[in-house]
Amino acid sequence: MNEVLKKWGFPIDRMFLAAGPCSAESREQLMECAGALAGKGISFFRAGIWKPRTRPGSFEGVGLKGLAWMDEVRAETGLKIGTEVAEPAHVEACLEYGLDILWVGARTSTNPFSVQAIADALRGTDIPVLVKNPMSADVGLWMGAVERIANAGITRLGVIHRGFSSELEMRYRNAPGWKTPIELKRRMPELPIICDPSHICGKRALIPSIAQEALDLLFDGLMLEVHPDPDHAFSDSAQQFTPTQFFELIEKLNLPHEQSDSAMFTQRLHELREQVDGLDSQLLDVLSKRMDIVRKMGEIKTAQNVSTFQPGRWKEIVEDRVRKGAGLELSEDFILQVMQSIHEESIRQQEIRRVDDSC
Ligand SMILES: C=C(O[C@@H]1C=C(C(=O)O)C=C[C@H]1O)C(=O)O
Repeated sequence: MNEVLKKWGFPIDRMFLAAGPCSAESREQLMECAGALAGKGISFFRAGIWKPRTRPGSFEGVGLKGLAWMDEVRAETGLKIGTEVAEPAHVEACLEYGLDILWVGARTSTNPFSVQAIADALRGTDIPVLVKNPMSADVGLWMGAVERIANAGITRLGVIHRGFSSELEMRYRNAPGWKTPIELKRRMPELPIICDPSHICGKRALIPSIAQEALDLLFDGLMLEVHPDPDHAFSDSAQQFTPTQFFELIEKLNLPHEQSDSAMFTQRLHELREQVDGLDSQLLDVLSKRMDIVRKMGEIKTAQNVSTFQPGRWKEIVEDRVRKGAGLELSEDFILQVMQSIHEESIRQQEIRRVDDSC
């Protein structure tokens, strides 16, 4: 668990935990949900007040009156309260009601102008802010949003991973794309990072394994949508848990340690890592030799004015490597990704010196 996050002044039981309905719908709905969550180690109670929707016509949130209900929730239950802000007016309203924490949604963090406007509205306050990843897996854009908020003087700053928009038909509502939050963690190791499995999954049944995977990847906590009556929720009904289901899940989740004291484990891990280091050196050697050959092909292609890309050969390679990979317990997805990366670099290597860069 991130040491910085522990000092934010929020309740933390086993992990940093945000829970509550997707949307504030009525005073009663919020009270019922918060009543079921209060006193059980929740870091803050979440509810959407303004809902950015993909298409017009769906429920867009209750607006300002929802903030008054949230304020009542806090007074009645002692829970800290947080919501999503998408524009300066939202920030101002939330500051007026003294919300305990805010987050910037994925659609907003995609647009630097919007993030900057929010950052300007936050200037001079010390409210904690969480920045959701932008819609696409763009680590630079995500960092930029964090930096804009940090430059406004916000010190209690973290991020939420909620998956990435994808055109492809897939199991998840938003692709988990773990490599992007992992890369963010490498570039900004101190930054608290929590995962929002509800939005990644879109369906209740998929949430437990994604929540566990997030903890196994050392996320500092989770944000989960909880509704007293999910089937009748105004938004995102398929991904919300009842409070009972939510607590059952939290109980079930395992929190791994980053390290172990066991000398035997440490020794064995060390030996295995040495083997990996050796194999990675071989991989790099092989890749370097492959690129040498590819560059030679580039030269003879240029001399004959033959195209760099050879669709027939590429198709043959993909089919062959996927088939060979299957016999080596390497998944089709993995082989495709590896071969696509290699192919892209081969093309780039062959394109060098193909045009006169001086023009
Ligand atoms: C290396 C070549 O150029 C390109 C790169 C390929 C590769 O990296 O294996 C395959 C086909 C071409 O699209 C080639 O023509 O063989």
